[in-house]
Amino acid sequence: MQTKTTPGAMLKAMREKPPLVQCITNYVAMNIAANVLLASGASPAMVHAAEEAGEFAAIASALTINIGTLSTQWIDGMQAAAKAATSTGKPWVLDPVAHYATAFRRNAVAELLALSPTIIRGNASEIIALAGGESRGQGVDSRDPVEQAEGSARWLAERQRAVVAVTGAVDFVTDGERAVRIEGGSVLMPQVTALGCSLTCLVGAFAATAPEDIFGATVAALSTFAIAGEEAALGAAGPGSFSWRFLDALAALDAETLDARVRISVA
Ligand SMILES: Nc1ncnc2c1ncn2[C@@H]1O[C@H](COP(=O)(O)OP(=O)(O)O)[C@@H](O)[C@H]1O
Ligand SMILES: Cc1ncsc1CCOP(=O)(O)O
Ligand SMILES: [Mg+2]
Repeated sequence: MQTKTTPGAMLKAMREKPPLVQCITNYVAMNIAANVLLASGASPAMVHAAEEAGEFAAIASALTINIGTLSTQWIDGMQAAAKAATSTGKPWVLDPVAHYATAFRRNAVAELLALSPTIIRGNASEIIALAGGESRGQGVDSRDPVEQAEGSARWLAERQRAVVAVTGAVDFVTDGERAVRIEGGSVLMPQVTALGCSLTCLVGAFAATAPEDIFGATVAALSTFAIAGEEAALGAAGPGSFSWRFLDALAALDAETLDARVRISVA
């Protein structure tokens, strides 16, 4: 069996056997997230209806759930899919977009957390609020530095027995015992809508590739974004050209370049 010990090795393994990833994501993110997965080498499927979400989760290799544009019908689909993923042994990722904003979102996220996500990926404001802290987030946008969310992430990871990824200028990943920081990316990334949502879907793709190493898979997905983001920013005039350059950079990124350039440090 091939060893998948580095982000580059995981990227290579994903491309050799593209995983089917069921993405229950929001209307804003659907197109860019699907393109991010295709450019990276995975197969996305945006399937959210309550009538089929559970059945689909049983055939997908991983599931991602994002509450960005929520409705009661969507919640039914999310819960059916999360239950099916868990019962068939598939990893699933929760992206709690702006869960602090309304009671409807808070309740939906509390119910999803009770279904034991394998990984939780959010921005700093979302992770601080998930741990019961005072977050300064505005709608879907973070207003808190990642460093401020590190303690919350460690607490949440232990409580949920999940890997928690906090993204921002320097990303942070923990499983409650281990923790790392990942440098890279670009200030243009939060200027392009739904890149965080797309990253959540990519975390699902890596988790499908390396279900035996969920922590490593999460780090690999964030590392891929960090290096592709840096590369895309080099020639970008602003968020518009960054957006298409980012897809090209993901597709062009190879395992060796990723491993040579990634900057991961133990936290
Ligand atoms: N200031 C920044 N500098 C570099 N990369 C960033 C910055 N802010 C966000 N990113 C990157 O953008 C991606 C999306 O993260 P983020 O903006 O935190 O998510 P969300 O869109 O959910 O708020 C991640 O890869 C993250 O590392
Ligand atoms: C703008 C917006 N509104 C509801 S979901 C969404 C997209 C949020 O994307 P991200 O969390 O990646 O910034
Ligand atoms: Mg987000």
